[in-house]
Amino acid sequence: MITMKDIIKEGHPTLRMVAKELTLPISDEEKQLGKDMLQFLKNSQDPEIAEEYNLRAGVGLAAPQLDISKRMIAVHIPGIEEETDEPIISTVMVNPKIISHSVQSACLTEGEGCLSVDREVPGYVPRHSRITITYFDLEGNAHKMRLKNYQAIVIQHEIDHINGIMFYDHINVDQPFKIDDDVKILS
Ligand SMILES: Cc1nc(NNC(=O)[C@H](CC2CCCC2)CN(O)CO)c(F)c(N2CCN3CCOC[C@@H]3C2)n1
Ligand code: NI
Repeated sequence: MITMKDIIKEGHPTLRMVAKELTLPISDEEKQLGKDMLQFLKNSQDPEIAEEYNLRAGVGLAAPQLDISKRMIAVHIPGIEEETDEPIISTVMVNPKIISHSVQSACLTEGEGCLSVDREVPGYVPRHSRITITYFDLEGNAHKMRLKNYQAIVIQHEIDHINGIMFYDHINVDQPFKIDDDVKILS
């Protein structure tokens, strides 16, 4: 089971590396890693389990954060309507790639945080508001997905990690909350 002690923190060189593509078909070990990453996100969103194991809540996780420099990410974004309980997106992406994106940018009202960053870094993190990605799932099936707004932001944060980019790299140093007026602020 993945817990916070497995997550490396800023300053660790692996977080600044460009991770390697996985060779398909992925190994059983790599498949298990993906499953463990997704399970961590589910556990971190369960109040009892998160409390029990002292997990910080997460909706995304990238393999480099576990000191594994491979292009694999997991995302688990729950549905808004509690009764449906269907997550909006819950999957592991192998070799994810942004193949196109909107000109328009968007950012989260509350800025961003990171499980590998044990401090608040205030400021808007401008990202593409819409992206089209391709990726392989753990069974090796190819996927193409269009994402917008919140989901697009989460995926971009994770893909940044496999490229050695941290969310605060995007924050305007002089004026952290300055953004162009055509940037959509998502609440
Ligand atoms: C936005 C948010 N970021 C949370 N944490 N940070 C993360 O996920 C980091 C990645 C996110 C930071 C901004 C974009 C991607 C992890 N990152 O470092 C991986 O690279 C949350 F936990 C969270 N939610 C909303 C949904 N809620 C459902 C019920 O359970 C609690 C959960 C809390 N929303
Ligand atoms: Ni992060």
